[in-house]
Amino acid sequence: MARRTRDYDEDDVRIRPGRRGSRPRTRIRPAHEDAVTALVTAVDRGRYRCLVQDASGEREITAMRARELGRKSVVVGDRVALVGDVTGKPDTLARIVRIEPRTSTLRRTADDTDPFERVIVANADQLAIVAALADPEPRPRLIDRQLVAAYDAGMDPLLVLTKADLTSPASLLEIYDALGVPFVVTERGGELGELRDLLAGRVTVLVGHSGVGKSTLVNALVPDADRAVSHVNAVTGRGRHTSSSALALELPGGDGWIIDTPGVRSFGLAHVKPENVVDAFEDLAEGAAERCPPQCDHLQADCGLDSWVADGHAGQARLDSLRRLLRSREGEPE
Ligand SMILES: Nc1nc2c(ncn2[C@@H]2O[C@H](COP(=O)(O)OP(=O)(O)OP(=O)(O)O)[C@@H](O)[C@H]2O)c(=O)[nH]1
Repeated sequence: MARRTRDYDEDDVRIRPGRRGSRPRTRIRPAHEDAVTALVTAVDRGRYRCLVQDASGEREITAMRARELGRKSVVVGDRVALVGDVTGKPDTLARIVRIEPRTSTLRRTADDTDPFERVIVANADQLAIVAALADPEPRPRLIDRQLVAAYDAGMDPLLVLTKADLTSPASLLEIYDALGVPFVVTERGGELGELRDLLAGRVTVLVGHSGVGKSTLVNALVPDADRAVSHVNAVTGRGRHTSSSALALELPGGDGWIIDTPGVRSFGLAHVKPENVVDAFEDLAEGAAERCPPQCDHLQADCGLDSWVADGHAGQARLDSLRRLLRSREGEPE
C-alpha cells in the first residue's frame, strides 16, 4: 500500500506572536541553536524520557516542557529539541524547547473515559492492531475502529492475531479479506520471525484491548522490555491493564521501534473525516473524486461510488468494507 504523507493541520503549527503581536514578548528568546535533538520514548506526569543518539553514543535524558511550548502537548514519538542540562546524569533535567514537525499523528476524540481529544503518538508509520482469536473473543467492530484510526493518521495497518493455538483465524480473516490488510498470526510459544520482518525498519504502534496478549508480544520482541503480563479474568474474560503509559522500545539491533499503548482502551473517532478513510482505498478514492458530491459521506443514496463499482472500476466487497468502516465511526467507542 502506498504510504501517504499527512497534511499538517493547525495543531502542527506553532504561532508565535510577532514583535507587534497582541501579546508583546518581554524578551526575545535565543533560537536555541545549541539544542540537541532527541526522541521522546515515554511520558510520565510532566516528565519526558528522551533518547539522544549522537556521535558519542546513546543516552537517556529526563526533560520537562519549556514554557514557550505553550499548550501544545509533547507525546511519545515526538522529535524534540532539548536545552539546559543534557548530560543525562542522575537528577538532571533538560528543557524541551521545540517539537519538530510531525509526519503523522495518531489521535482519538474525547470519550467517556477521557474528556479531551488527544494526540496519542507522533511520527509512527504503522499501526499494529493486536486482537486475540479467542480468550477474549475478537471484537470486529473495535478492529474496524482501529483501522479507521490508522487510515485517518496516514499509517499502514497491520493485523496481529494472537492465540492461534486456541482457534483458527479463518473466520476473522474473511471479514478483512477485501481490505487487503497485511496480517500475521501468532500462538503461544510460536516463532515471531514473520512479525519481526513486518516491524523491521518501521515505527509501529501496538494497540489492542486488555488481555489480547500485547505485553506477551512486546516482551518476546524486546526481551529486556519487562512489560507486566496480566491474567485474563475468568469471570469477565478480560485482562487487567497492568501497565498504563505509552512507551517506545527499540527493537533489537536498532531495527525499528515499537510503541506500546496500554492505556489506550478505546478510540473516539468523531474527529475523523471520511475522505481520510477513503484515501486509503486507492481504487475507490478516484471514484469519489470523480463522481461524489462535495461533502459526500459515502453512506447516502446519492453517493457516486455505487455507479463507480457498477461500472467495474472497483469491487463491491471493497465498497462494502469501506462503508462498514465509515459506519464504525458512529456510536460509542468500545
Ligand atoms: N493461549 C494463549 N495465551 C496467550 C497468548 N499470548 C498471551 N497469552 C496469555 O493471555 C493473557 C494476557 O496476556 P497479556 O500479554 O498480559 O495481555 P495484554 O494484552 O498485554 O493485556 P493487558 O496487560 O491487560 O493490557 C496472559 O495470561 C498470557 O499468558 C497466546 O498466543 N496463546
